[in-house]
This record gives sequence, structure tokens and C-alpha cells, in this order.
Amino acid sequence: MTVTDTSAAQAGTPPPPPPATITFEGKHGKNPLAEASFGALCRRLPGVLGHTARRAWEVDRTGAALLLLCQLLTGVAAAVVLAFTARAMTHLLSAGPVAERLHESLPALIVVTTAAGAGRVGSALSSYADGRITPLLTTEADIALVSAVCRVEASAYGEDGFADRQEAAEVGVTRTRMMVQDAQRFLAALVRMIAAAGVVTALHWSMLPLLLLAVLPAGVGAVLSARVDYETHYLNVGDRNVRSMMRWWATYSRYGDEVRANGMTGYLVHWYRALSDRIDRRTLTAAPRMLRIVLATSALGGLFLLGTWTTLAWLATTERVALPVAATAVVAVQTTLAALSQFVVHGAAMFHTSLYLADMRTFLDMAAERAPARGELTIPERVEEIRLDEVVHRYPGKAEPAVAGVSLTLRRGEILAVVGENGSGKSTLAKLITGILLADKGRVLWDGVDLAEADPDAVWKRTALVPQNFACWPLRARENVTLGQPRTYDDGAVWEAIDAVGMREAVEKLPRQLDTLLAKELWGGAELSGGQWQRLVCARALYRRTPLLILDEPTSQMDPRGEHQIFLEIRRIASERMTVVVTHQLENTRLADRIVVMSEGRVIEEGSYEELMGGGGLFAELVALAKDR
Ligand SMILES: Nc1ncnc2c1ncn2[C@@H]1O[C@H](COP(=O)(O)OP(=O)(O)OP(=O)(O)O)[C@@H](O)[C@H]1O
Repeated sequence: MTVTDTSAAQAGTPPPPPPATITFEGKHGKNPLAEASFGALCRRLPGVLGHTARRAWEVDRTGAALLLLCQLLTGVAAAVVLAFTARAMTHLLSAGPVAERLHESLPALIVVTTAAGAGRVGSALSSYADGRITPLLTTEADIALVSAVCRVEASAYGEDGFADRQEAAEVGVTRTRMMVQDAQRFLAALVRMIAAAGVVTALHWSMLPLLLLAVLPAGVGAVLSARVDYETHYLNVGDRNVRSMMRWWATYSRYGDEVRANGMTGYLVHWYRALSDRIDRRTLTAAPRMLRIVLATSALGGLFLLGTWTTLAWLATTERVALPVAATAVVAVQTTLAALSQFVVHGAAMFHTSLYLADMRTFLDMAAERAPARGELTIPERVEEIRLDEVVHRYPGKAEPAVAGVSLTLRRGEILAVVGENGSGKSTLAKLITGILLADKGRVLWDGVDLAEADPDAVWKRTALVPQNFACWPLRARENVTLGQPRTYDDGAVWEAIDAVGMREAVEKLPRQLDTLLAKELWGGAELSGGQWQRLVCARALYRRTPLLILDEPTSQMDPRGEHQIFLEIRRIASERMTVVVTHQLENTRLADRIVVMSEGRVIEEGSYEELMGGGGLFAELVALAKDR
């Protein structure tokens, strides 16, 4: 991947830089359609139809059966309408008095009316079935995507192209809404077309090939346009992904102060417009191409249609077909033409939708490949020891490992503090200890069980983590504490955790106490301060009562009282578990049994507070710097 920032370097104040251009060079940088032939693309349709039918059957059997039945009903109705129109025409255009001819054609006209009515009922019912199935299918697709992303190995987020493929899959989810409708219309047109084609062929054998020729260009045009549209979409995926991220950051109320007080609004809007313009420019270049396709294919289709009508006129004038048959042929040709046009238009629409759905399936497969496949080994309820053995981890695309060969042992009852300068690998080490990341080299053993072979759920069931960057979940206060842990029937344990972080008073003051929605953007919601949120995140970790407690900068936003309380609590409960505290507040490391000092991914010092202070190394230097303000 290359990122180019084309900021102008000129005298005076340079203009605001445009958004960086991101170009993928990996396998996701190539549009999969670019290499597929037209025939290969059309051959996708039966597969798409089958897939849609299976998915519809899975979510709503009655709806799916109804849909299928209605397609047959409308098809048969169309055939009956046509066949009996032909019959009525024969009577109407025959010789004899008008009243007699009308009388003779009446039964056929009644059948036509009844069949047309049945056809209407069929299409109303199929719209109803579509209305039943589509929301369920869309929800299923959406949930499949959300759960697939939640389950991938954390390392997948760092892979080039993963986020963009996810963005493409999101479009696939949206397009699922069209899937049943497209398939249903395509199928209905197919049935109608077969019925009409049968009738028109019965009138004269040459009619069908001529009609086919007349509508084929429209079909080719629709598929080619779909291809151009998808190509543009593919080119825009990366930019759209960045734009939606920026949109969220720029408009999320939590970051509103930063945006306003730092005068960022102007630039953000400029940036947003610049990126939107870039996306629009790409989209607009597709318009003339689309126009050329439509004009060329329409002209060709018109020519072939002219040929059809000329042939029909020739057949009638040379008396190769009788006049009533020729008149019926006019109706039949119109009906077949409409059915054929619908067939190609909906076929192309289905093909179009299938391109986006394929992206969704590709992403789901990609996510499934990245789901943890570590092993089945379980972890004992009571973990006595965690051992790291020459552990190395390098993030994708990075030249240097973030953790470069760390060995240490953590025992039950012990508090380990991890300190070091920014970027020295502390958070990465925490992720390796919990198995969020797996070691590239070396091993992390929980009571002898290698995390690379253990069931990750078993590991995370025994882990409580206060991450450096935590989410402020828009849930009730209670769920914000119990999230990820089964809750008890009463709120005793929740209050206990809230007390442990000194939040009782704040929670009691909330409009609905534990039932208060913690999102001021939502109606009836309330907001906590930064430090209060952090206390709540600590309460969540304490509520879990797990054998491993990891706190990564747990008190960075807290007042001294809150910080003091949290560390007292950590000390109080330490004998029951292993505790790891990553911190820059070096005075807090006094409570640790052992401190490890990291630098460039390695442990460079290890010992108690007093030992390290006496050692004159990096730790002592950092403590001195902290005091020298
Ligand atoms: N998700 C990631 N993808 C790629 N590189 C990463 C990722 N997370 C961290 N790094 C890199 O790994 C190195 C160690 O980062 P880490 O977050 O472990 O440091 P840290 O000691 O916790 O820093 P801080 O004190 O700033 O929190 C840094 O060079 C960082 O740029």
C-alpha cells in the first residue's frame, strides 16, 4: 500500500492538504471482474438464483414456497392470457356479423380476464412474500457480518485491505435488500417469457429468434452498464471507507469539543468535500461510458425490432400467415417483447446485485479464514502461573518487532508493573499475555498450556482487561459493568464493583441509577465524565473476578482519590489472581511486587521499586524526570 500526501509546498501559507490517496497494490487492489469473461459472468446467474432460494428457504419456508408458487401462477396466467387472446383474435377477425364474432370470442375473453386477474393476485402475493423474506435476509446478512468481524483474530484488523473488504461487504449487506426482489422479478420474467415464447413460436417459427435478437442488445447493455457501475464502486471502496471513518470521527458528539475548540471544522469540511469530490469525479467519468453503451445497444435493438415488424408485415402481405394470425402475432410479439425485456433487465439487475453479494461472501470467507483456529485445549479455573518464553511479535508491515524476545513468569498473588517509554511494547506485551495477539516466535503458557493451542474463549473467560483505549458503550450503567459476564439476579455484585471504584455516589445521582442509559446522544441518556467512565471500565474488570487482571493505563483520566482507591482495591484482591499494571505513573509501581522496564520491545530492567531506583537505569531516570517538573 502506498500513501501519498500531495501537500503543496509554496511560499506563504500553503493551501490545506487534500486527503491522502491510498492505493492498494496487493491482491485486493484488482477488480475481480476485470478478468472475468462476459459468458462467465452470465453463468453466475443460476448460482445466484440457487443461493437466493436457499437463503430465503432458511429464513422463511412459507414465504419462500409462496414466492415460488406465485412465480408459477403468474407465468401460467401470462401464457393463458396470450393463448386465449390469440383465440379471441381469431374469432374477432374472422368473417361474419360483429355480434356473432363477439359472441364466439366471449369465452376466450372471459378466460383472458380471469387469467389476468389471477396473474395480478400472484404478483401481489409475491410482493407480500418478498416483504416477509427480505428484512429477515438482510438482518441475517448484517448479523453474519458483525459476528464475523467480532470473531476474527485481532491481527486481521492490521492486514492491508481488510477494512476495505469490510466496507465492500457492508454494501453487499445493503444490497441483500434487492436480492429477493431481483431474483423474484427475474424468475417471473423467465416464466412469462417461456410462456409467451411458446405462443409466439406456435404462430410462426421465425418470430422467436427475431424477438430474441431485438432484446439481446438491451441485455448486453444492462450487463455492461452494471460492470461499469461496479468498476466505479470498486475504485471508490478505499476512499469511501476512509470517508465514513472520518464522518464518524468528525460528527461524533464525544469529539465535538476537540473539533470546535481547535478550529478543525473548516478543514474537516474541506477534507470531506475534497474526498467526496474525488469519489464523484470517478463516478462521473462512468456516465459517458454508460451513455455510449446505452445508445449503441438501443440502436442495435431498434434495428432488430424493425426487422421483426418488417418480417411480420412481409409474412402477412405475402399471405404466408393469415390476417387474424398476423394480428394475434402483433399482441404476442408485444407480450413476448415485454417479457424478454423484463427477463434481460432483471437478469442484469440480478447480476449487478450478485457482484456486491459476492463481495460480502468473499469477506465472510476472508473473516472465517481469520477466525481463531488455535486448538481445543482448555485452561484450568484456577491459573497458578503464566510464563512467557522468548516471545516475539511483529505487526504486519512493520520492520521491527513490537515485542522482541521477552521471557517472564507471573505467579498467582503477584502484581507485575510494566513500564517504559511510548512505543516500547507494553500494550503489545499485555495483548500477548492475554492471547489477543499470538506470539510469532516463542510461547505464552498458562499453567503449561500454550495459548497458540488453547481455545481462546477459555482464555478470555479467565481474563479481565482494562484497555488503554476503552469504549463508552451506549448501554445502561448496569450493562456497562456486567458486559461480557453473566449477571446475577440481584444487583449486589454490580454495586460491589461500583463501590470498589468509588462510583456509588455518581451512579446514585444518575436519573435512573443503574438503569440509566449512558449515552447523552440518546433520549433519556446521561453522560459521565472521562474519569468516571474509566472508573466504570475498571468496575467491569473487577466484576469479572478472573484469575488474570490486566490494567493498561487504568487511571490516566482519574483524580488522585479515584486513582488511590483503584490501586488500594488492586492490592486488596491481588492474592486471588495475577495482576499486570501497565502505567506511566511510576509512583503507582510501588504497590507492585515486581516491575519490568521495557525498551524497544525488550525487558531491560526488572526488580522491585527500590532495587530499580538504586540501579541507576532507565527506571530511575524516568522517575527523576517525573519529579523534575
Ligand atoms: N495495531 C498495530 N499495528 C501496527 N503497529 C502497532 C500496532 N500497535 C502498536 N504498534 C506498534 O508497536 C510498537 C509498540 O506499541 P505499543 O502500543 O505496544 O507500545 P506501548 O509501550 O504500549 O506505548 P504507549 O506507552 O504509547 O502506550 C510501536 O512501535 C507501535 O507503533
